[in-house]
Amino acid sequence: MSTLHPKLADVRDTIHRRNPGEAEFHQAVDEVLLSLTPMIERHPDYVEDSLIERFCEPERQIIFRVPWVDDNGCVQVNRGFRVEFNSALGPYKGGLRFHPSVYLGIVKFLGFEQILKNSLSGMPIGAGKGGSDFDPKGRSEGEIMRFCQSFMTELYRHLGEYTDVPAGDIGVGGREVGFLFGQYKRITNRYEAGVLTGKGLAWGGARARTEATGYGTVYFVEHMLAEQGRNLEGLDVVVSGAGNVALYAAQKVTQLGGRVVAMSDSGGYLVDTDGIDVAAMIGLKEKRRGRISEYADTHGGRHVSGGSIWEVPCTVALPCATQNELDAEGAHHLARNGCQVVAEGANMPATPEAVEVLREAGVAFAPGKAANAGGVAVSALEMQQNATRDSWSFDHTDARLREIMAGIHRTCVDTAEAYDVPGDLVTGANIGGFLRVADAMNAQGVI
Ligand SMILES: NC(=O)C1=CN([C@@H]2O[C@H](COP(=O)(O)OP(=O)(O)OC[C@H]3O[C@@H](n4cnc5c(N)ncnc54)[C@H](O)[C@@H]3O)[C@@H](O)[C@H]2O)C=CC1
Ligand SMILES: O=C(O)CCC(=O)C(=O)O
Repeated sequence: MSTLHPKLADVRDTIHRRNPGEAEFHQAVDEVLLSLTPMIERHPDYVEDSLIERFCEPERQIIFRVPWVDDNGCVQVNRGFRVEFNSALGPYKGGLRFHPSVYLGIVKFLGFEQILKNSLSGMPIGAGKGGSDFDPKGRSEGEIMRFCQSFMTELYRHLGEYTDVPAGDIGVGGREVGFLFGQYKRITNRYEAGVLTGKGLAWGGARARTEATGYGTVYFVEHMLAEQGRNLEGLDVVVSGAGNVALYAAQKVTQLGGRVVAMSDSGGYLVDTDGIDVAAMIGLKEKRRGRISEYADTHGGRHVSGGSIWEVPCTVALPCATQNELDAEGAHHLARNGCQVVAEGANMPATPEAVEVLREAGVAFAPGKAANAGGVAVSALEMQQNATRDSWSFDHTDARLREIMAGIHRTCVDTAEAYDVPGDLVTGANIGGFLRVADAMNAQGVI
């Protein structure tokens, strides 16, 4: 593994000093700077004009109050965020997360990863991310609607189809995007469909957007397996999480002949070595918003409260829940049990220590900014359809998604080879994503 280039070490120290207490943002930046080292050694011009400092500094950070009235008539106050990180390639683009853990450091790590991801997708989109420390768990539909309306009452002034285009993330799905879009429309008196993505199909949404992140991750895995001369047929797969990304990753795995042997939510994990019935799981989680533990009561398998899903033997592991959910111990379990491929469906779910354990054990590893880019890529296709007032078929959009994921995989593999680290998809993704943004920033002057 390379050591950090001295100029990049200076940048890292400045970022840590300027952004105290933002552990996740530091983690994301440290990983990228380390990966850029071989490129800076070959092209020192990329550290001129403080390009890397500018790359790591958001263009704009918006923090706002979100007051709303709960079902008991009490006023609640949450904090809202939107970090507009980089617009070199297009309007700021990236999701909104509603989860009690959200603070500036989380939004910045997500926005920073989004720059490289959106660049790798090849689409004309910049990068942003936002959210709130609002906890939707246990809240009524009315409370969620009032929260979304209040959130948009401040955020709307920063958005626009040519400015900033949010979408969903943890705790924000089709229902919340609907409430947000409705409020934007009321305030602006404009049917600006391209201002949000992940919309319902009847009102400007794109077919396959719901499935895109999970499907895209599995398409990426197909390419990783093809490099090893095989496919998913008959393989055991562990998928952590049971939200949008996890459910549709699991669906695609089963469609391609793999067996999903474990899934999880924040209450624990479910193991079924005969293969989880993914259609039933989608019904439970998406339609009934139930807990994963309820699946065992009706469909079999064993539910384990707490514990580590990474102890379940598998050949392929897809962490699809949240950041830092796969630590070194989990990675050791995976490697010891014969896991050969890990691809991140979530954003930064593997800790740096876990990635190192997998690397040393020879497990192929794909970072989220490459493997989960299918979601934002199809969001860009949704914007394209909105701009032309068109609506494509599922198959057409899915075919575009497949092509995009193949392109991202190729960029990562080729870039890793070009920088003498064949098979290192982390370096390939970071350098491959960085170059397109850096060249655009350079062409646009000191921005
Ligand atoms: N929805 C999308 O299109 C995209 C999502 N992602 C990432 O994928 C991951 C999952 O997002 P979604 O599926 O959209 O969210 P979601 O809200 O639909 O599902 C999140 C899942 O993770 C679990 N989870 C959340 N926090 C947890 C915690 N602290 N501990 C254990 N489990 C936890 C939840 O129980 C749920 O099963 C996130 O990292 C997100 O940033 C990445 C690219 C696109
Ligand atoms: O579709 C989008 O714009 C959001 C995707 C996202 O937030 C992500 O890629 O992490």
